[in-house]
Amino acid sequence: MVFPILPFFTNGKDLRSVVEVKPFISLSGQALLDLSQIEIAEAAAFVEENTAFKFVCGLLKSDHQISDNDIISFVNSGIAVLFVANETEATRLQDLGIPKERVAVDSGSAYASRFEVVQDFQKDLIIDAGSLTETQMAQSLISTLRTDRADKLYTTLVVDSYERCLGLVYSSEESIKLAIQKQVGIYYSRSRNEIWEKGLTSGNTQKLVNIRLDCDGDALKFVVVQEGKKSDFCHLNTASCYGEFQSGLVGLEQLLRQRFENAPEKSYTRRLFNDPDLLTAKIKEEAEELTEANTKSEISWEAADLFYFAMVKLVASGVSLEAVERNLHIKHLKVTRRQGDAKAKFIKQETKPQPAQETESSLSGLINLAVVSGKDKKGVEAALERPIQRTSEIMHLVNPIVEKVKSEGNKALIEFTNKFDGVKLENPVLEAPFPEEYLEGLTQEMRDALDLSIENVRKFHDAQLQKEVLQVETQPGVLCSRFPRPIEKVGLYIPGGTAVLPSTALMLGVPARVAQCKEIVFASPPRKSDGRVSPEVVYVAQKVGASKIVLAGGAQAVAAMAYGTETIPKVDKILGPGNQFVTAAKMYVQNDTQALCSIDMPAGPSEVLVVADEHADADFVASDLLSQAEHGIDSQVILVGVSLSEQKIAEIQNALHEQALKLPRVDIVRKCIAHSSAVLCDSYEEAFDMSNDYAPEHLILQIKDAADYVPLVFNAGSVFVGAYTPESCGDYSSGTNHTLPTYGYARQYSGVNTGTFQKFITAQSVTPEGLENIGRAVMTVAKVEGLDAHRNAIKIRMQKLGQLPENFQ
Ligand SMILES: NC(=O)c1ccc[n+]([C@@H]2O[C@H](COP(=O)([O-])OP(=O)(O)OC[C@H]3O[C@@H](n4cnc5c(N)ncnc54)[C@H](O)[C@@H]3O)[C@@H](O)[C@H]2O)c1
Ligand SMILES: N[C@H](CO)Cc1c[nH]c[nH+]1
Ligand SMILES: [Zn+2]
Repeated sequence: MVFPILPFFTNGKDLRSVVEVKPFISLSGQALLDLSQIEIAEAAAFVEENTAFKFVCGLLKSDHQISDNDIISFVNSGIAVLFVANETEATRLQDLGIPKERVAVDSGSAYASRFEVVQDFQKDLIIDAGSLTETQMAQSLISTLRTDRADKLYTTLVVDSYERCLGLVYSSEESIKLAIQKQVGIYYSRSRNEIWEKGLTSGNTQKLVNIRLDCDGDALKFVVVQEGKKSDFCHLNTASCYGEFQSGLVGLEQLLRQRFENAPEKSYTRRLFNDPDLLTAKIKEEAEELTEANTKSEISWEAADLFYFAMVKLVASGVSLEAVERNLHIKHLKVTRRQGDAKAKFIKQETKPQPAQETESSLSGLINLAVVSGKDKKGVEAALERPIQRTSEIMHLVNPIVEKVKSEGNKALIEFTNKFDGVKLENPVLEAPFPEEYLEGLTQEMRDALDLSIENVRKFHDAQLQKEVLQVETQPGVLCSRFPRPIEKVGLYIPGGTAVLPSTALMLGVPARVAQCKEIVFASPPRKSDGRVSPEVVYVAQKVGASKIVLAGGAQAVAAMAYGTETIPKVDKILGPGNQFVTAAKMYVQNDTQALCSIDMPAGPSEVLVVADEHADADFVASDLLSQAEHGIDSQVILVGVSLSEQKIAEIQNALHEQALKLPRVDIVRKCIAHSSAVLCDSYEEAFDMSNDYAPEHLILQIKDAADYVPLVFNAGSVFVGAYTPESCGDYSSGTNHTLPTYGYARQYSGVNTGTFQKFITAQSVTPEGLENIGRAVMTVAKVEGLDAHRNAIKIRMQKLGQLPENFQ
């Protein structure tokens, strides 16, 4: 039986202050939140911060309109049971996937809960937390208790916050009142026949955390935290009246806490506390060993090791085991929204997809985005996490490839092309002029399409070309200037793994040509069928004047261009998108001073974020999401909905599913959609904040008066404004560049532009007058830096010019 009073919290803003002012409320261990007045984030914070409230319920008032997604988000924030007005409401929740036992229906005088605590919560004992008093708490408890003992005392079991039994004591009505009032362990001593405040003489005091009753109301349970120096409960100086506790995880936590305070300097545990890199390595090592363990004894051995190091991390970070348990509890309370059920009425009958069988990634399930409420901060954070491998993991694979190509040149390149692309080559380089036969199969229609795209990209990038010398006279006689120069040799990577992308060839080749780079080298994986690259890529290479096409992809192609081989020139800069191997290799060579090679940016797996409102055309939105989803299984597409109705969401999901099923790359799409999401916001500002935070490669605005919102965009690779601006236009033909920063790097990088192929050199010219104007300042600053030669270079000149006396020091 739980505490008889259920405190009712009606105001989100006051949640924290009520608990602070009236800490005795938490002794009940339970709370009912009015979900019409409390935000999802406030509920989540309440559950997370107030660990004493083990059982948090939510009241759904029937006159309050609340969306399905918000209900799910509330439940996922840690609400154990939803109180509803009637069976219709209860059915709605069950249709959403909320288990029956987690819904308590109003029976007139009570809400009957059958989850975790089996209890009827009487309505007259649901009391506004703001007006609740200690006396009410104590009286309600006492009036519920019964005892058949002659001395009228109540048997009281005392446990710690891990529910480990500390001992058995007795309470009187008076001691109960005092314990609630002071929130400490106060009992009744039968030997002394008086009220007994635990620890007053021994110093081993107790903080009272929670009070519960047993099933028939004749025994109490006090959950306490021992606060004394030795934190012993028993008068025999042991942790409990039944002796010391067995070690276990709680024991280990206590031990490590003591070690954290006073472990000897040279001990291993101290080393672990002091060296986060060592601790990280150990956790990884033990995790790997656990995955490799096979027998029962191996598994338990390795799991124990992993728990040990994980516990060191917890203690070193000040995180308690209780907080971890709390997390497990919240995760246990999470529900997954039942796909399709709630929206069946919106799905067209003739194309109604089958409900998801197992998971979203299952081959027969709905191709639908997971829906998250924007108020569910943790949910949003998880939804916007990109599905990429950790740098350390991918580098682990890429480093040996790069090193081998660096040392063995073409031989290694040929080997890797055989291994990863299944093509055996004699010669990995195609030299210009490219043989006509390589253009075989190129239709006139294709030439025209490529020409149109090339011309638009040229126009837009030509307009960006900085030719002029910038000059500023900062002081009379001090002329500063800056002039552009093309980067001499550039290596352009054209992806070819899951799709051949001649469009990328032109997006890179055209601005390189516009900027007048002296040597343009292409690299692209050869096709399995004939070991060549596609005629479209060769056509573009010819048009932009590329000198060579390296017939290789992945990290090996990047390495070949960064370090050079017998027949491949070492380039100064590598540009172009690619999968995670390509991107990691680019980042690797950029950091290797031996390569002396820069890169454009990390341009990895394609991604798009579509902001859509109720005016958006569901088919358009779905088509844009799919156009990036089909790039690869590591792509991510995000829909940010602004005040979308349930019907619009259903239309978009339905369109997504229908269109996806007709795509030849449906399997890739399905996997991409499985880690993509729709986040629902209440305002445009919220949507743009979220988008700026995510910093998408492509941002599509399918909202009313879209152009008016462009000023709110701060982080994005390229923006597509309005219903008739699909992202595909930018991918191929409008004129903007499609090589854009991904992984959130749009925060600090621009997409490829003409300037990416240029560098800027500054120059200055100082006359005697100019030297007189700035010379003394230079000398003063050089002096404070202790760099006398710098100072002398001025002094000598100024003295010769008679601007300083001969004896000037
Ligand atoms: N951000 C942008 O501007 C932009 C533009 C166009 C394309 N893209 C992205 O570029 C990517 C292209 O990827 P892709 O895979 O189709 O082609 P890719 O050419 O980038 O990669 C293919 C190469 O990867 C290597 N590889 C594959 N598996 C490997 C493994 N297990 N170990 C080592 N190397 C391996 C192979 O050498 C292969 O040649 C897509 O993710 C697409 O979304 C991004
Ligand atoms: N959308 C890709 C950039 O992320 C570029 C591309 C090429 N072809 C089709 N799309
Ligand atoms: Zn694309």
